[in-house]
This record gives sequence, C-alpha cells and structure tokens, in this order.
Amino acid sequence: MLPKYKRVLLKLSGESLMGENSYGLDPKVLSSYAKEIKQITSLGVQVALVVGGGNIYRGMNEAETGIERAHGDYMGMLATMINGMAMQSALEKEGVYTRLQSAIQMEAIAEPYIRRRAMRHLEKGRVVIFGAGTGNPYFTTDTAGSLRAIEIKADVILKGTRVDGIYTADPEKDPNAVKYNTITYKECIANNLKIMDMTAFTLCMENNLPIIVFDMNKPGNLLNVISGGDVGTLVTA
Ligand SMILES: Nc1ncnc2c1ncn2[C@@H]1O[C@H](COP(=O)(O)OP(=O)(O)OP(=O)(O)O)[C@@H](O)[C@H]1O
Ligand SMILES: O=c1ccn([C@@H]2O[C@H](COP(=O)(O)O)[C@@H](O)[C@H]2O)c(=O)[nH]1
Repeated sequence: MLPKYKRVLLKLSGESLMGENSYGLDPKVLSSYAKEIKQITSLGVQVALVVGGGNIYRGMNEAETGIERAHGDYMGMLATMINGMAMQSALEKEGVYTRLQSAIQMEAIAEPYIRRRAMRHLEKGRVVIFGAGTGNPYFTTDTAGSLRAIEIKADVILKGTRVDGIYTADPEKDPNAVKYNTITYKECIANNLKIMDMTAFTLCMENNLPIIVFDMNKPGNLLNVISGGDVGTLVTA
C-alpha cells in the first residue's frame, strides 16, 4: 500500500489517554495508540506527535483553582511532557525509535526543540514527540500541533480524538449534531466549532495545512486515514 502522506503531525488528545479512568493514564490506551502508530511508521510514513494534557491538568480555570492563568498554563505544559514520556515508553515497547523534544528546557529528560534536528530525526524514521506545547502560556496543544506541523512541513495535521469527525455542534452534548465529511477553515471559524481552538484553525488556514479529525479509538483508523480512506472530517480552504 502506498501511503497518501509522507510526513504527518499526529495530535493525540490527552483526555483520551485516560481511557475509562477519570484522571491520568491508561496503559491499554497507550499500548493501543503505539501499535496504531507503528502500523504507519512501518509503511515509511514520518510521524511527529503532539499530545494534549487534559487528562492531567489544564491551566484555564483560574477562578476554580485560584492558580493564576499563566502559572496554570505552565503546569498544563508540564502535563504534556508526562504524556509525551508515556507515549515514548509505549512506542519503544513496540520497537519504534523515538525522540522527545521539549519547548521548555528539561535536558535530563528531553532534547530541546530544534526544528532542523526534529526534521533530521524524522528523515531517519524516528517518531518525534513535541512536548510542552508551544512553550508559551495562553495557547493549547492544538495550536502547538498546528505550529509544529507547519514548521516541519508536514503534509497534514491528523487530530486523533474520541469523536469520529467534526459536527455541527459538540456531539457529546447535542444528539442532533450532524457530521461533516469536509468543511472549510472559514466555516469552522464562522460557526465557532470547538473541536479545535480558533488560533489553531487560523494558523492552519493561513498556511494552507489540511486538517483531518478522526476517531483514534477505532482500531485501524489511523492506517485508513494514511491510505486516503474516507475517514473523519477533512478541513481545507
Ligand atoms: N463541533 C464539534 N465537533 C466534534 N467535536 C466537538 C465539537 N465541538 C466540541 N467537540 C468536542 O471536542 C472534543 C475533542 O477535542 P480533543 O481531542 O482536543 O479533546 P480534549 O478533551 O480537548 O483533549 P486534550 O487533552 O488534548 O485537550 C470531543 O470530545 C468533542 O466533545
Ligand atoms: O502551548 C501551550 C500548550 C498547552 N498549554 C497549557 O497546557 C494545557 C494542556 O493542553 P491541552 O491542549 O488543553 O491539552 C492547556 O490547557 C494549557 O493550560 C499552554 O499553556 N501552552
């Protein structure tokens, strides 16, 4: 099978990593995601990974936590490092070579983020995990994923999540929501569709980076996306 994409940035939801638990990490999910990723690296697809942090900490709720927003955001970025390290371990168990790069210096556990070095790792077939988001508060890992995807010249950003695409409204809240097979960036922004934040959509739109939102929990789905299958929702101009 000839993959449709040569280099992809896969954004994994932090919340999905907790599986049935209400917090933290589920080893079954980590192992299953690692196996799915191995399926596509075996085809020669270059994979960069950004993992969210919502299973551990989000910095947004200053009113609830009493923790200043920017301070909380740095805590959220540290949460993404924990998830990145967990994915690194799960991938290595599957025999996949990896490198973890952090946007915040943590030399004992990760390389610093160096764009050209990341691209070299990808060329050598290593999965590069980008941790600590953008390194800046007031952003999200969706924006970090979009930014890194553009920087490393990925063909597409794949948002692997727990819903099977983009809907007219949040399908977890609105049973009448209808799924789009394709949608434009402008429609996502105009309709304020909350599957990704607006900064991420805008960045992708300005740089013409296609987005595919798909269900990462369905076995074989990632491979299907890479094969050009009719999976999830495609966002383009
Ligand atoms: N219009 C929409 N279409 C589809 N999903 C939507 C929409 N609006 C909101 N959502 C929600 O977005 C969620 C997916 O986002 P994502 O994968 O980023 O999860 P998350 O919980 O924010 O994870 P993370 O820990 O990475 O921040 C879905 O679970 C869904 O409930
Ligand atoms: O560039 C970034 C990325 C993330 N954060 C903070 O981390 C948490 C977790 O990320 P999610 O994208 O929500 O999974 C996020 O809520 C922010 O608090 C950040 O500040 N900058």
